[in-house]
Amino acid sequence: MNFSTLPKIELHVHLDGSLRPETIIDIAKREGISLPSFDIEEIKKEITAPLECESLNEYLEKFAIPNLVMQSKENLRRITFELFEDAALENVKYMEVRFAPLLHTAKGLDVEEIIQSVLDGMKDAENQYDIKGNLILSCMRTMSADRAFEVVEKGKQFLGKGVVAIDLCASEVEGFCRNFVEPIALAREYGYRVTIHAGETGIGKNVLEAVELLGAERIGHGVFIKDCVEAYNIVKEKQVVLEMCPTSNVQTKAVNHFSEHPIYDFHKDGIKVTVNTDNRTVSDTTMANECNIIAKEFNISYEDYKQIYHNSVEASFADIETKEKLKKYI
Ligand SMILES: O=c1[nH]cnc2c1ncn2[C@H]1C[C@H](O)[C@@H](CO)O1
Ligand SMILES: [Zn+2]
Repeated sequence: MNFSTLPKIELHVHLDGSLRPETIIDIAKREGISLPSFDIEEIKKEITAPLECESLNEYLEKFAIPNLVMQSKENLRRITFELFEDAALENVKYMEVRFAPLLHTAKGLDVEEIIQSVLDGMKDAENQYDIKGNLILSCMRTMSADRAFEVVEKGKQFLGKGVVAIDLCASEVEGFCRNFVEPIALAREYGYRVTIHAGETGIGKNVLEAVELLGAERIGHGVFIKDCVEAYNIVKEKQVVLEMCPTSNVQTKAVNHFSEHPIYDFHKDGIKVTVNTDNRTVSDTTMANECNIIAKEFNISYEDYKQIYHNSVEASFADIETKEKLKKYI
């Protein structure tokens, strides 16, 4: 299978983990932002996690530099456009991009301006390429529930205009869902769809709680349902979709090697899995690369790929018309 030319769908990619290194240097030079180096290879090293990375927390350190240049409307618009452009050029037909608006307020932007700028960049790309997008607002679970309420409230006006869902991300501790029951319930009431990062760092029970307490329809990663029977069963019974990110999962040590990744066992057992990059730059990857890794490691057939593609279409937070169009590509 040639994954560069096959149509692809991406449901889990972070904006601040997917900047072109050239763009970081260009913006920093023009705006006098200090960087550890202005050499492209050095910057790449600073913002890319190696496969030998030790943990999710070490992986998350790579996001500090990109966020330095994501503090103005123009830059957010440009960076979003470039991510969609990169995806379109490798035949991604639909992509849901997530970002945490509260990380982009350091130079005075308000949350509404931030969301509008990302939407503008997405629309620019949709007008130029054969790609359609939607946005997911991520709340940092390292911040308080009040800050999550703020994102839910301020993002509400963009529902139906390109914003589709709410997410919780960042470092994962046991029981984190319990702190966010109220803001996520409010989000559901307003019409946000719900996807939650959970089960990425050894705690399968977080997936169970994300589904039971937060109403998660999709789970970011969910690798550790493999070690938690209740979480496994609820994901399977309710057909909760797993947004899996093979390279990222090796880097954060959710698995030690691609061959240990549970994606194919899950798939064969009837769990709905999807393949994603998580972060194109931090994980130094593309959708074609992630698909190739899985195909090679597990010898997957075209039928398997079609099933995964259709899982992504069905699980996407796109409207029916978009879903119908996506189904026809393959
Ligand atoms: O894989 C991840 N797990 C948890 N948090 C993550 C992951 N990738 C990125 N993030 C965090 C770091 C970013 O700054 C934030 C918003 O995109 O989301
Ligand atoms: Zn993620």
